[in-house]
Amino acid sequence: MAAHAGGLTAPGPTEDARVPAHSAVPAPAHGVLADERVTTDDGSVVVRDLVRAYGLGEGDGRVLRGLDLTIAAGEFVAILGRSGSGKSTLLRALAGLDHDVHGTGTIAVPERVSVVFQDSRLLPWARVLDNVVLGLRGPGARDLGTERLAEVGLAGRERAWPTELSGGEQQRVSLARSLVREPQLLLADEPFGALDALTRTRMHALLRDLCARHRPAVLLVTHDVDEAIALADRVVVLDAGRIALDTPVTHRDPADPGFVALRRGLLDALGVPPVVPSSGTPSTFPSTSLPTSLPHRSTP
Ligand SMILES: Nc1ncnc2c1ncn2[C@@H]1O[C@H](COP(=O)(O)OP(=O)(O)OP(=O)(O)O)[C@@H](O)[C@H]1O
Repeated sequence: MAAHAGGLTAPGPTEDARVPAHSAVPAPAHGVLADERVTTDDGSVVVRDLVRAYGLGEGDGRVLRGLDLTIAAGEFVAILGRSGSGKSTLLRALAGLDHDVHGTGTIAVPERVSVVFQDSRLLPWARVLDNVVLGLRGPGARDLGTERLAEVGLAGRERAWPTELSGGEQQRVSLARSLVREPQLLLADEPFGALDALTRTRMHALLRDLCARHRPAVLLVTHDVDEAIALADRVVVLDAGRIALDTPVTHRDPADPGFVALRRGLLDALGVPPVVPSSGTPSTFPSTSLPTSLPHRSTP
């Protein structure tokens, strides 16, 4: 069934009736999902009143607490948030890969969805091109795969084994594999998190180019404020399963005062205080990645 963004309504029952209460009983391996999942026919993403709860956890175990999010067709949205704020849980819900969690909500995504993870998840026994076209049928599949490999800068590496590639090259293959299906929605969970800074910067440029060419809607989960600003049209900050900030990226030039204000606003939403150098003047440029040692915010 196809649904337009505007035509969706939140499900009826109250939150308390929908999610099992926290208890001392260990969570089942499989959660109970009572989502309404529909397909958008305009390439957009609509999430309404999304609740996710693992059986055990802080408080009532809820990780997402009635989250609403809309991503327009072709829009690039980055999700920032402290460790444990629910970013990957949201991404898995959109991908339909969250069978170990309880939850409810309305999820509308386009028909063709691709997912890219931090590790490239290539099959080590399959050559690069075979990895890219895995599961794809049709006479043109291999040509299309070769074309996508060239697009990510790996022309001539079709017959290489994944182990013969660097980490950055493996992520390029992973991007080629996701794009060969011509996704209307690309879900990326810290895809560059394991790469060195220089490779990451190159991958940013590549992803920007690929998205400009193929125009999928993108949801990028990242810990890196500067990565979010460099790539996204919009940045959403999650805090304790709710949206703490949803802001358009209006400035990408670090020399622009608007950039500094945007960056500071994101860091504030993440609870990262300004760094006070020895001169005593707070710096507007603390480290770009979120320190993973920051405590979780208390659950409201
Ligand atoms: N399979 C699971 N079973 C039980 N709890 C889980 C499971 N997956 C995630 N959680 C818990 O849910 C919370 C949110 O996890 P999630 O992975 O969505 O956070 P995140 O914001 O992506 O974190 P990070 O930035 O560290 O990757 C965490 O407290 C985590 O421990």
